Amino acid sequence: MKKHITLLPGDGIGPEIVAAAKKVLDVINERYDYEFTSEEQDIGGIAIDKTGNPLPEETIKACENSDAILLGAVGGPKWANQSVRPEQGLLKIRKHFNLFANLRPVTIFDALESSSPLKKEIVQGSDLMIVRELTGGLYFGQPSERRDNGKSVIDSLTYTRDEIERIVKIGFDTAMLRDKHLTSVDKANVLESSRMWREIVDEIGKEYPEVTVSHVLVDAAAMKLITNPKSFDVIVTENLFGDILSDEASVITGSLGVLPSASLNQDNFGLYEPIHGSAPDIAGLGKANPIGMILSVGMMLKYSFNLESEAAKIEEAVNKVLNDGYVTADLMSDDGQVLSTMEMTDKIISYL
Ligand SMILES: NC(=O)C1=CN([C@@H]2O[C@H](COP(=O)(O)OP(=O)(O)OC[C@H]3O[C@@H](n4cnc5c(N)ncnc54)[C@H](O)[C@@H]3O)[C@@H](O)[C@H]2O)C=CC1
Ligand SMILES: CC(C)CC(=O)C(=O)O
Ligand SMILES: [Mg+2]
Repeated sequence: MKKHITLLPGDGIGPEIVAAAKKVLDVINERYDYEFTSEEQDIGGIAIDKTGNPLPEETIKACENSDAILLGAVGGPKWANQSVRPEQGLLKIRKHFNLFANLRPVTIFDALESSSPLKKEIVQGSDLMIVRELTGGLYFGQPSERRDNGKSVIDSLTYTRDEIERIVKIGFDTAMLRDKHLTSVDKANVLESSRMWREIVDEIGKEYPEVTVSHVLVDAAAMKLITNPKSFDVIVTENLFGDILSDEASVITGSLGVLPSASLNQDNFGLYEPIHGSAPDIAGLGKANPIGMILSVGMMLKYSFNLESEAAKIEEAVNKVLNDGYVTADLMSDDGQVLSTMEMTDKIISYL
């Protein structure tokens, strides 16, 4: 199998973890006789510094000519107060490729049950999937601007029926492949968009009689996620709520650094990235946990290339490394051996 992948390292720890992903891809090439070629392109702050544009045309063209995209992270304090920001590059690439379905699996590795600050009996056996709408809602609302000489400001939240329907269907389809329980998270007690979301979930639910559906308000969902994570199977929710809830859910697994994601369009073209940001506080120190990025490579193999067993091998390798007591600095561990980003990557590769 021949595939070409565009690597978008981005900013902060992005280049360190994408280097880890590249190493894993090279090893998969050698061991499984695939031909995964790759090229690096700029996005985010580094692209602004070079071209003034967080998503240069050259990057878009390279991605269009690829079979999949792997992204590290964008952003950082250097660009935080500029009018052009790195995060705009990320939003634009999501919109450009219509990557509306963001899958964020939250699976706890056995060895990390005591890395979570939550009680072991709460997190043990947690396994849920957040299906987040990724190309609509507040992050893309127009208008979004300061008004009246800075005396007021507006951000807008809009969704079309079609946008809600397609992500809700992905939520149901995902639940059908799992434990057949879908929790739709909204704020229907306040927001009209959430009331329409709820109606659509109920309408589409009629086509999936085997799936049980719960509607939970986002504030209560945030509480339940860390008091009873095992009550969730699949969560489907809009862009902003999914962003916040998925970072919160990472607490269950022991670190924000271990969660991967897939952002897919209707043709299963995908961009794969860990759910965390550019972690400027640890950038360049070799402390970044590469597991979220490496598991994102696994999601690419599964969702874009249908290589399920190779994807499973990556997960198994991560599991074994953790079981043998190797960790990175972000993972709380009483007796684990703390490895750098590249040491952890090499260890995972050695178990592949
Ligand atoms: N997909 C992306 O590119 C995203 C970019 N961002 C951007 O990243 C920048 C920093 O944002 P923050 O709020 O600090 O969130 P962050 O996710 O970058 O970091 C939050 C905390 O988690 C830690 N952390 C994150 N990933 C880690 C890893 N792999 N290993 C070990 N520790 C890790 C960081 O050191 C930090 O203490 C901002 O500019 C933000 O806009 C934020 C989220 C997503
Ligand atoms: C940086 C934002 C555009 C998005 C974000 O935080 C995320 O997708 O997790
Ligand atoms: Mg986020």
